[in-house]
Amino acid sequence: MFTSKLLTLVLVVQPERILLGMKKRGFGAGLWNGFGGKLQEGETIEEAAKRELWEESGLTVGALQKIGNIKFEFVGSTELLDVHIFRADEFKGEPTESEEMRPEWFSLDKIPYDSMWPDDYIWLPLLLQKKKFLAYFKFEGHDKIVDYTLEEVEDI
Ligand SMILES: NNC(=O)c1cnc2ccc(F)cc2c1N
Repeated sequence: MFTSKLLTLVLVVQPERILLGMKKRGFGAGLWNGFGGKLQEGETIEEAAKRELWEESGLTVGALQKIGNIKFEFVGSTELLDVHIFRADEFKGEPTESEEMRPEWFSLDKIPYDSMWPDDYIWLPLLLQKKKFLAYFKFEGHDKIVDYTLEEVEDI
């Protein structure tokens, strides 16, 4: 019997570069991540995504494109993470370090996959091509994918 936790993840992408955040503490610390987190009471998923992006990077966005949904299972846990993934092409503000994250731009041919969650290598190229996808990843610990499914879809 699984419970699921709704989470958001935002990747800010421009024609030549992507903004990632070095997680400074907590879950995923030491890895380059997208920006996101949990929903607060009364928030829509999109409102939560925009709030978490602002809190973690200092950027505000008008529009978000819903680009993917990934369900993560961790061996030994009965809680599925249900991650709603968004792409932002435009933003206002300057990337600013927060308590949680140190944001940095990476050129698209130098994405630091070796210091990211291993699933990124599988789905991030689809996000960069603006392809929509549904996926499931089963992790053992934080660095071993023991099973996954991925399908491109027309609509999320
Ligand atoms: N840019 N990718 C992420 O930020 C990312 C990728 N995969 C994950 C897998 C499990 C998890 F709990 C978090 C992430 C995650 N933040």
